Amino acid sequence: MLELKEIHTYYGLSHILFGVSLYVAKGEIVSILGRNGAGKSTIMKSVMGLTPPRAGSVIFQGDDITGMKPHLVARKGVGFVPDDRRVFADLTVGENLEISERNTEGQNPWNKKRAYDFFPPLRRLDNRKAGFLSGGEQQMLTIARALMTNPEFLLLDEPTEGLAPLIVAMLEEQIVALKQSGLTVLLAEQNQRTALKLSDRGYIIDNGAIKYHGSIEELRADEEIRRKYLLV
Ligand SMILES: Nc1ncnc2c1ncn2[C@@H]1O[C@H](COP(=O)(O)OP(=O)(O)OP(=O)(O)O)[C@@H](O)[C@H]1O
Repeated sequence: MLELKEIHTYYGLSHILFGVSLYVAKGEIVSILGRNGAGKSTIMKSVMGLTPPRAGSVIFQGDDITGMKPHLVARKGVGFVPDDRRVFADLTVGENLEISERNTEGQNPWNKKRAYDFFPPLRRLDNRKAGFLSGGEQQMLTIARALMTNPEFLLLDEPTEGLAPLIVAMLEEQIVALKQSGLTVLLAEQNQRTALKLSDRGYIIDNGAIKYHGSIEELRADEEIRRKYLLV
Protein backbone atom coordinates (compact mmCIF):
# COMPACT_ATOMS: atom_id res chain seq x y z
CA MET A 1 0.00 0.00 0.00
CA LEU A 2 2.87 2.36 0.91
CA GLU A 3 6.42 1.99 -0.28
CA LEU A 4 9.43 4.23 0.32
CA LYS A 5 12.29 3.65 -2.07
CA GLU A 6 15.70 4.92 -1.02
CA ILE A 7 14.51 8.31 0.19
CA HIS A 8 16.93 11.08 1.20
CA THR A 9 15.45 13.95 3.19
CA TYR A 10 17.09 17.16 4.37
CA TYR A 11 16.32 20.10 6.64
CA GLY A 12 18.13 22.85 4.79
CA LEU A 13 21.69 21.64 4.52
CA SER A 14 21.30 18.89 7.13
CA HIS A 15 21.03 15.48 5.54
CA ILE A 16 18.65 13.52 7.82
CA LEU A 17 17.40 10.39 6.01
CA PHE A 18 19.95 8.32 4.14
CA GLY A 19 18.33 6.04 1.58
CA VAL A 20 15.38 4.86 3.70
CA SER A 21 13.33 2.07 2.11
CA LEU A 22 10.30 0.42 3.68
CA TYR A 23 6.90 -0.92 2.78
CA VAL A 24 3.56 -1.35 4.48
CA ALA A 25 1.04 -3.81 3.06
CA LYS A 26 -2.70 -3.22 3.29
CA GLY A 27 -4.10 -4.17 6.69
CA GLU A 28 -0.76 -4.20 8.52
CA ILE A 29 0.47 -2.25 11.50
CA VAL A 30 4.15 -1.56 10.87
CA SER A 31 6.37 0.15 13.44
CA ILE A 32 9.39 2.34 13.00
CA LEU A 33 11.43 2.10 16.16
CA GLY A 34 14.34 4.28 17.10
CA ARG A 35 15.77 6.59 19.70
CA ASN A 36 15.11 10.30 20.00
CA GLY A 37 16.28 12.10 16.88
CA ALA A 38 16.78 8.91 14.86
CA GLY A 39 14.54 10.18 12.05
CA LYS A 40 11.11 8.61 12.73
CA SER A 41 9.13 11.86 12.45
CA THR A 42 11.08 12.85 9.36
CA ILE A 43 9.94 9.63 7.64
CA MET A 44 6.31 10.50 8.43
CA LYS A 45 6.77 14.08 7.22
CA SER A 46 8.44 12.82 4.05
CA VAL A 47 5.36 10.73 3.26
CA MET A 48 3.02 13.66 3.97
CA GLY A 49 5.02 16.03 1.75
CA LEU A 50 5.88 18.28 4.72
CA THR A 51 9.60 17.63 4.19
CA PRO A 52 9.68 16.32 0.61
CA PRO A 53 12.53 13.89 -0.05
CA ARG A 54 15.21 15.25 -2.39
CA ALA A 55 15.91 11.80 -3.80
CA GLY A 56 14.08 8.49 -3.89
CA SER A 57 10.36 7.95 -4.14
CA VAL A 58 7.19 7.57 -2.10
CA ILE A 59 4.61 5.28 -3.68
CA PHE A 60 1.07 5.13 -2.28
CA GLN A 61 -1.42 2.69 -3.76
CA GLY A 62 0.67 2.47 -6.90
CA ASP A 63 0.93 6.24 -7.42
CA ASP A 64 4.14 8.20 -7.09
CA ILE A 65 3.31 10.87 -4.48
CA THR A 66 6.88 12.04 -3.85
CA GLY A 67 6.83 15.71 -2.93
CA MET A 68 3.07 16.05 -3.38
CA LYS A 69 1.53 18.85 -1.30
CA PRO A 70 0.29 17.70 2.14
CA HIS A 71 -3.39 18.47 1.49
CA LEU A 72 -3.28 16.38 -1.69
CA VAL A 73 -1.61 13.47 0.13
CA ALA A 74 -4.37 13.73 2.72
CA ARG A 75 -6.98 13.72 -0.04
CA LYS A 76 -5.51 10.48 -1.35
CA GLY A 77 -6.47 8.83 1.94
CA VAL A 78 -3.48 9.34 4.22
CA GLY A 79 -4.27 10.55 7.76
CA PHE A 80 -1.48 12.03 9.88
CA VAL A 81 -1.28 12.22 13.66
CA PRO A 82 1.82 14.31 14.40
CA ASP A 83 3.68 13.95 17.67
CA ASP A 84 2.84 17.46 18.89
CA ARG A 85 -0.89 16.75 19.44
CA ARG A 86 -1.91 19.91 17.69
CA VAL A 87 -5.58 20.81 18.19
CA PHE A 88 -7.43 24.10 17.79
CA ALA A 89 -7.19 25.22 21.41
CA ASP A 90 -9.93 27.88 21.14
CA LEU A 91 -12.46 25.56 19.54
CA THR A 92 -14.49 23.02 21.46
CA VAL A 93 -13.84 19.30 21.13
CA GLY A 94 -16.99 18.99 19.02
CA GLU A 95 -15.94 21.85 16.73
CA ASN A 96 -12.46 20.37 16.33
CA LEU A 97 -14.10 17.19 15.06
CA GLU A 98 -16.71 18.85 12.85
CA ILE A 99 -14.22 20.98 10.91
CA SER A 100 -12.14 17.89 10.13
CA GLU A 101 -14.95 15.86 8.59
CA ARG A 102 -14.20 14.79 4.97
CA ASN A 103 -14.90 12.04 2.43
CA THR A 104 -18.07 10.88 4.12
CA GLU A 105 -19.61 9.09 1.16
CA GLY A 106 -18.18 5.59 1.93
CA GLN A 107 -19.64 2.87 4.15
CA ASN A 108 -19.81 3.65 7.87
CA PRO A 109 -18.01 7.00 7.58
CA TRP A 110 -16.43 8.68 10.59
CA ASN A 111 -18.57 11.40 12.10
CA LYS A 112 -18.81 12.94 15.56
CA LYS A 113 -21.03 10.15 16.87
CA ARG A 114 -18.68 7.41 15.69
CA ALA A 115 -15.70 9.32 17.11
CA TYR A 116 -17.41 9.53 20.54
CA ASP A 117 -18.39 5.86 20.40
CA PHE A 118 -14.76 5.06 19.65
CA PHE A 119 -13.27 7.37 22.31
CA PRO A 120 -16.05 7.53 24.95
CA PRO A 121 -14.16 9.95 27.26
CA LEU A 122 -14.44 12.63 24.54
CA ARG A 123 -18.26 12.62 24.53
CA ARG A 124 -18.67 14.48 27.81
CA LEU A 125 -16.05 16.99 26.63
CA ASP A 126 -18.04 17.95 23.52
CA ASN A 127 -18.40 21.57 24.71
CA ARG A 128 -15.00 21.91 26.35
CA LYS A 129 -12.36 24.11 24.67
CA ALA A 130 -9.65 21.79 23.39
CA GLY A 131 -6.95 23.89 25.05
CA PHE A 132 -8.20 22.68 28.43
CA LEU A 133 -7.86 18.94 27.79
CA SER A 134 -5.39 16.63 29.52
CA GLY A 135 -2.57 15.12 27.46
CA GLY A 136 -4.44 11.83 27.01
CA GLU A 137 -7.67 13.57 26.00
CA GLN A 138 -5.78 15.73 23.54
CA GLN A 139 -4.19 12.65 22.00
CA MET A 140 -7.61 11.02 21.61
CA LEU A 141 -8.87 14.19 19.94
CA THR A 142 -5.87 14.37 17.61
CA ILE A 143 -6.40 10.78 16.50
CA ALA A 144 -10.16 11.31 16.20
CA ARG A 145 -9.58 14.39 14.03
CA ALA A 146 -7.39 12.37 11.66
CA LEU A 147 -10.08 9.66 11.53
CA MET A 148 -12.76 12.24 10.63
CA THR A 149 -11.05 12.57 7.22
CA ASN A 150 -11.90 8.89 6.64
CA PRO A 151 -8.35 7.82 5.80
CA GLU A 152 -7.38 4.38 4.51
CA PHE A 153 -3.88 4.75 5.87
CA LEU A 154 -2.82 6.32 9.15
CA LEU A 155 0.59 7.73 10.11
CA LEU A 156 0.77 7.71 13.91
CA ASP A 157 3.76 9.53 15.39
CA GLU A 158 4.48 8.43 18.97
CA PRO A 159 0.84 8.36 20.08
CA THR A 160 1.60 7.07 23.58
CA GLU A 161 4.53 9.34 24.44
CA GLY A 162 4.35 10.81 27.93
CA LEU A 163 0.91 9.41 28.76
CA ALA A 164 -0.18 7.56 31.90
CA PRO A 165 -0.17 3.73 31.69
CA LEU A 166 -3.97 3.46 31.77
CA ILE A 167 -4.34 5.85 28.83
CA VAL A 168 -1.54 4.07 26.96
CA ALA A 169 -3.36 0.75 27.39
CA MET A 170 -6.61 2.30 26.12
CA LEU A 171 -4.93 3.83 23.08
CA GLU A 172 -3.20 0.53 22.29
CA GLU A 173 -6.56 -1.21 22.28
CA GLN A 174 -8.04 1.45 20.01
CA ILE A 175 -5.14 1.19 17.55
CA VAL A 176 -5.78 -2.55 17.29
CA ALA A 177 -9.48 -1.79 16.77
CA LEU A 178 -8.56 0.55 13.90
CA LYS A 179 -6.61 -2.24 12.25
CA GLN A 180 -9.59 -4.55 12.68
CA SER A 181 -11.79 -1.94 11.00
CA GLY A 182 -9.55 -2.18 7.92
CA LEU A 183 -7.15 0.70 8.45
CA THR A 184 -3.45 0.31 7.64
CA VAL A 185 -1.06 1.93 10.11
CA LEU A 186 2.54 3.12 10.12
CA LEU A 187 3.48 3.76 13.74
CA ALA A 188 6.57 5.61 14.99
CA GLU A 189 7.49 4.51 18.49
CA GLN A 190 10.24 4.94 21.02
CA ASN A 191 8.34 2.69 23.35
CA GLN A 192 9.25 -0.78 22.18
CA ARG A 193 6.72 -2.41 24.47
CA THR A 194 3.87 -0.74 22.58
CA ALA A 195 5.43 -1.45 19.18
CA LEU A 196 6.08 -5.11 19.98
CA LYS A 197 2.54 -5.53 21.24
CA LEU A 198 0.72 -3.94 18.30
CA SER A 199 2.73 -4.46 15.15
CA ASP A 200 3.02 -7.10 12.47
CA ARG A 201 6.47 -5.98 11.38
CA GLY A 202 9.08 -3.51 12.53
CA TYR A 203 11.92 -1.38 11.23
CA ILE A 204 14.68 0.03 13.38
CA ILE A 205 16.10 3.38 12.36
CA ASP A 206 19.28 4.90 13.71
CA ASN A 207 20.99 8.08 12.51
CA GLY A 208 18.63 8.33 9.56
CA ALA A 209 19.26 4.84 8.18
CA ILE A 210 17.31 1.59 8.52
CA LYS A 211 19.39 -0.86 10.55
CA TYR A 212 16.97 -3.74 10.88
CA HIS A 213 13.77 -5.06 9.43
CA GLY A 214 11.84 -8.10 10.50
CA SER A 215 8.65 -9.60 11.79
CA ILE A 216 7.70 -8.67 15.32
CA GLU A 217 8.47 -12.21 16.49
CA GLU A 218 12.01 -11.89 15.09
CA LEU A 219 12.46 -8.48 16.67
CA ARG A 220 11.17 -9.70 20.02
CA ALA A 221 13.63 -12.60 19.94
CA ASP A 222 16.61 -10.46 18.95
CA GLU A 223 17.59 -8.89 22.23
CA GLU A 224 21.01 -7.86 20.94
CA ILE A 225 19.65 -5.67 18.17
CA ARG A 226 17.13 -4.10 20.52
CA ARG A 227 19.83 -3.36 23.08
CA LYS A 228 22.06 -1.85 20.41
CA TYR A 229 19.55 0.55 18.88
CA LEU A 230 16.67 1.07 21.30
CA LEU A 231 16.07 2.25 24.81
CA VAL A 232 15.74 -0.68 27.15
N1 LIG B 1 12.91 21.40 11.60
C1 LIG B 1 14.12 20.86 11.73
N2 LIG B 1 15.22 21.52 11.35
C2 LIG B 1 16.45 20.98 11.45
N3 LIG B 1 16.70 19.74 11.94
C3 LIG B 1 15.65 19.03 12.36
C4 LIG B 1 14.29 19.54 12.27
N4 LIG B 1 13.46 18.60 12.77
C5 LIG B 1 14.22 17.55 13.11
N5 LIG B 1 15.54 17.80 12.88
C6 LIG B 1 16.68 16.89 13.13
O1 LIG B 1 16.45 15.72 12.34
C7 LIG B 1 16.87 14.56 13.04
C8 LIG B 1 15.73 13.56 13.04
O2 LIG B 1 14.63 14.10 13.77
P1 LIG B 1 13.22 13.37 13.90
O3 LIG B 1 12.29 14.33 14.54
O4 LIG B 1 12.86 12.79 12.61
O5 LIG B 1 13.57 12.21 14.92
P2 LIG B 1 12.63 11.21 15.69
O6 LIG B 1 13.23 9.87 15.52
O7 LIG B 1 11.23 11.41 15.28
O8 LIG B 1 12.83 11.66 17.17
P3 LIG B 1 11.80 12.24 18.23
O9 LIG B 1 11.34 11.08 18.97
O10 LIG B 1 12.67 13.15 19.06
O11 LIG B 1 10.73 12.98 17.47
C9 LIG B 1 17.31 15.03 14.42
O12 LIG B 1 18.71 15.10 14.41
C10 LIG B 1 16.68 16.39 14.55
O13 LIG B 1 17.50 17.21 15.35
